[in-house]
Amino acid sequence: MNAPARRIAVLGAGSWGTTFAKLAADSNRDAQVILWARRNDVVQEINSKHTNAQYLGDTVLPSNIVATDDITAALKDSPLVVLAVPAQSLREQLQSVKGHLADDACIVSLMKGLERGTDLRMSEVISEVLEIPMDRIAVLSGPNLAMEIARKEPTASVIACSDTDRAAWIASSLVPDYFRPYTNSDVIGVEIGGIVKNVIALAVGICDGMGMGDNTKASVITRGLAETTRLAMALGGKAETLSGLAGLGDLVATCASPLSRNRTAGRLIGQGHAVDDLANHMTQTAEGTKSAAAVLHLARKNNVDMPITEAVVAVLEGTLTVDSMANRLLGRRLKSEGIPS
Ligand SMILES: NC(=O)c1ccc[n+]([C@@H]2O[C@H](COP(=O)([O-])OP(=O)(O)OC[C@H]3O[C@@H](n4cnc5c(N)ncnc54)[C@H](O)[C@@H]3O)[C@@H](O)[C@H]2O)c1
Ligand SMILES: O=P(O)(O)OC[C@H](O)CO
Repeated sequence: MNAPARRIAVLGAGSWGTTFAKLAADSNRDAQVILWARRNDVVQEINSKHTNAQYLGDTVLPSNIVATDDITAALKDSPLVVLAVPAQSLREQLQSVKGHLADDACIVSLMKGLERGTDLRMSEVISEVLEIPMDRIAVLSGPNLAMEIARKEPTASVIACSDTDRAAWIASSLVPDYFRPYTNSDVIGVEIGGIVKNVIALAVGICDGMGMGDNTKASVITRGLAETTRLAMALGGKAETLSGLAGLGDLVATCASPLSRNRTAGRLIGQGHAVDDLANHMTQTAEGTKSAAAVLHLARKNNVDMPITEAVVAVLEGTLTVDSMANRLLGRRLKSEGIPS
């Protein structure tokens, strides 16, 4: 296996991009981490004060992180390029990446969304736009709430790539003493786990906002995992991936944590806030609100039954009230428990 990466480019200086840059920089103080931000004031703040207060408060960033708003400079000579922008903006963002990648550079997606209009996973969008094979693209996913990792609270994650040597090389570059990356070759399962848990977290948040208790939320989480697993398997993913960190692990973290933007968005809806009004209460990305309709579309194309996702989409589109959601889910035909629909 090659030596760990000495230069890592991270594109996107929001909550997770900045935290990930910190994690990579903490992993090896001799490595240089180049963090690309859209806004010059964010670049100035990171380079002069070593903070990104809008997203990470007073967390101090290691001095081996250098920020830039020049994407070409960020990509130059970087064998590892990490993408952390909102899922629906990825395709546009990749236009400025195209043609500037170092030879044989490997791309890591941190994003947990499905593209609206195409129903493509982020790894598929990357491969299509950059015209690079899937074995150069990895996905990192797991129970990874950025703020907890920024505080160095221990967690584990999964790096999935069809090229297992590449996954192992990426993992070897991301080993600060508070983060343990596992490898997996099931890119589809890992990616679907991260995408759908956001939709299920919206449902759990809605239950929370309506004042429902833990039995309700545990039922939604458990059946949410069943429908996530059905979709992953229909697309070629493995059931066991969904019982791992990128499935059950991330679902539990997201549905349980007040730090989760998706759970928060659901809670606001459950409390009676209009979906259109969410942006006035939240500044960060809640991917589930944008991806849910694409998840449902993908499920229908593959004849996969996803009743919780269906109910969440109906609420988001205003065709189902939160008060009617329980009746919709509980009134379905009775069947045996299990993954198959
Ligand atoms: N925050 C977390 O805890 C966390 C953890 C794991 C995965 N993720 C995933 O990482 C991805 C990024 O999330 P985040 O938490 O960093 O979001 P964020 O809202 O904190 O930050 C998004 C960043 O993207 C930039 N951005 C916004 N619109 C853009 C556009 N059109 N083009 C380019 N850049 C744009 C913003 O300026 C910001 O720097 C999401 O898919 C999310 O699901 C987040
Ligand atoms: O804040 P959320 O809801 O986007 O969740 C963040 C991470 O995906 C948790 O692993």
